[in-house]
Amino acid sequence: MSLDLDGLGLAPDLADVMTRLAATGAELALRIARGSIEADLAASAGTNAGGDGQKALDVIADEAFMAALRGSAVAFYASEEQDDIVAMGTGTLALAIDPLDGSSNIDVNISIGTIFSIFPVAATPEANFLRPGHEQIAAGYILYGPQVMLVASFGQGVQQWVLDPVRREFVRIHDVRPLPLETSEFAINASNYRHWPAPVRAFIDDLVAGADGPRGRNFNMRWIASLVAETHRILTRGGVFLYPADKRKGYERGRLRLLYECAPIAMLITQAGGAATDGADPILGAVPDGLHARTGFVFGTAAKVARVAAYHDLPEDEASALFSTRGLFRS
Ligand SMILES: O=P(O)(O)OC[C@H]1O[C@](O)(COP(=O)(O)O)[C@@H](O)[C@@H]1O
Ligand SMILES: [Mg+2]
Ligand SMILES: [Mg+2]
Repeated sequence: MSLDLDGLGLAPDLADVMTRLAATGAELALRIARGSIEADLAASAGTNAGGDGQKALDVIADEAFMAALRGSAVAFYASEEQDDIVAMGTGTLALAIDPLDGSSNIDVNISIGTIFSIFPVAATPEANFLRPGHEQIAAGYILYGPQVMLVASFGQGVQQWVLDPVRREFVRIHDVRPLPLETSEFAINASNYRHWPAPVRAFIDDLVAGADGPRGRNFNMRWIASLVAETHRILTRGGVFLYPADKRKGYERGRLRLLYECAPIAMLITQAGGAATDGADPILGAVPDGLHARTGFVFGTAAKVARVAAYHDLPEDEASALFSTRGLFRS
């Protein structure tokens, strides 16, 4: 397996880590393609540190990336599937990873992915990861979809590669283009509507009201339930994604993880000219208070992300008033 990194000016340590990640992604893609023939990759396999059920592929992916990074410049490894930081040896880098994103889609043959975040090594194990996302030196994802893709940023735009399944090499294609300034597509799990805070309900109500509402035009909705696939769609054609904190037990601080889901996606989106917040404040300025800390997450076309933040600026009673006049989902 090879990965074309020519012209990116990466330090040899980082280039080696990227090549190992890509090679592991290519191997996993092969296993995923053979899922159900070889093994049931969606079989239940326990519970992770964050209390989420693990599937067989979650564990396989975690073990594969950890093994592939041994002997690399990655000195510390933090994973969704590991309770604690794993010390890997000496090196200049720390890597946080969601080895398998979109686990609920494994058994239905819908796109899934891997998300990674790379920092320069710090003085203590915790200091490698409990830091703001703007200190990342690289972030990216591997998308296991109809095409297997690697999408990454090293702080200068967003680069992307497609895995050629015949030659087994990641071929670099055009860089991600700046996100369009206008968008008509939004992504949110609307089944949680009744649990959302008033500003989110008011924002979505106005989109759903379409041409008949205050926005005066129609919007379209998508929800894949794979953050990687959702991000790839938004990087390709714009849009806005919301997974807000909500009133359900365990979701008071959102669903997605700041360290290995939101911070790397925020770096990619920001590098593509978009924006990412927890609803109000920039994700890249947030410091996780634990490896598995969750956060509300809103990202995509900058104007839309700013509009969500503006709804949060409304006094609670005003947003609620908007909601009661525009509560389209109420019978
Ligand atoms: O099932 P829900 O609540 O809509 O959540 C979907 C979200 O959960 C995730 O699957 C969480 O990631 P994991 O699969 O890595 O736990 C995201 O990919 C996705 O955006
Ligand atoms: Mg995930
Ligand atoms: Mg995961």
